[in-house]
Amino acid sequence: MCEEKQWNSTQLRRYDLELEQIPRLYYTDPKVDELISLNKPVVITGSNIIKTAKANWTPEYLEQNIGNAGHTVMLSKTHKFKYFDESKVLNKNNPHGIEFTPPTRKTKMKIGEFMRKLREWKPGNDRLYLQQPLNNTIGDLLVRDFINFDWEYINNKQSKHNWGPLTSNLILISQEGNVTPCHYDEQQNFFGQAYGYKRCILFPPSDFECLYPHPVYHPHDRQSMVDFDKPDYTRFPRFKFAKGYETVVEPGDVLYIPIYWWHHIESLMRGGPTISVNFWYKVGPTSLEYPLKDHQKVSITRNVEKMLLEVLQDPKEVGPLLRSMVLGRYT
Ligand SMILES: CC1(C)c2ccccc2-c2ccc(C[C@@H](CC(=O)O)C(=O)C(=O)O)cc21
Ligand SMILES: [Zn+2]
Repeated sequence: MCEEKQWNSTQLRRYDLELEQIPRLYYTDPKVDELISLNKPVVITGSNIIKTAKANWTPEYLEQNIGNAGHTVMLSKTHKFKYFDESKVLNKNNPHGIEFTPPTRKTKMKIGEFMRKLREWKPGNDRLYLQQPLNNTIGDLLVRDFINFDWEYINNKQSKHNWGPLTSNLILISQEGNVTPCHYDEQQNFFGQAYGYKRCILFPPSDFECLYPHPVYHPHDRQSMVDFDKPDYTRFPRFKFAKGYETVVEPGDVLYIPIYWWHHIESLMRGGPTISVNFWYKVGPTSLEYPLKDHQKVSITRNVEKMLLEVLQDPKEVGPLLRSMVLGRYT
């Protein structure tokens, strides 16, 4: 039967990007393993991976069952929640840190206060984004739901594709319209959508040259410098060649976000709050087989930048040295 779509394209933000669709495959389809083994994104549909979350996790249920410990809530003056690494910001005990104005603020909130602030939100108020690691502070019903995920399926994928250990599951409660700007993570990710709809735009690691990541020592390490809402084509001319893939995940879907793949994720505008739960896997040390994979090249550039910072000490000297090495010689 054809389910009527629960959203429409006016709820998606508009970007100057050419986007192909990420394949949506039934979880028993052998092509799922084919794509995962190629480190390519795929939406796994119809599975029981997060069936209990799809069935139970509404904002009201989480308000009742997420626990009373208080949670990390990011606050932002805009719809964008650009991650930054606090340890790389200049502060009294970090003389090599970077002068930096954080675009978001971290605070602690009880779930009741968070939900109230969502309900009472007005334009001009800070936007909110709650994140809660699945740990021993969450309520028993959530623990039961988590235990009843389809771990046989999940663990089978983890071992078949030689992923490392599961490092964490993050529960995310986002306000409608929030955007997590384009970045990559150094972990494999099963991104489960439990409630509401999220639009995901992904780019392969080979689009490195088109997405202009901040320097590794910058607090916005791993994040793209390009503002998708207003791209600066003078500073970032190759952004127009980025080739993205997109999908809108719905409750029960699990999107495989391959390690080092760029992803921009937005909660649909006027779609109400969204709830996601991700599964991050560290990968073991991979031997370098030739020809190198694209993500391995990204990892090499990271090592070069880290090594240069280590020997030069001052971040401001890394650019000039790289330029003197490359310009006129490798160009
Ligand atoms: C933006 C936010 C709340 C944040 C702020 C400060 C520190 C960490 C994080 C963090 C980490 C993961 C996500 C989930 C997801 C993006 C999305 O679903 O919005 C994603 O990128 C992934 O699963 O890899 C979201 C966030
Ligand atoms: Zn991410």
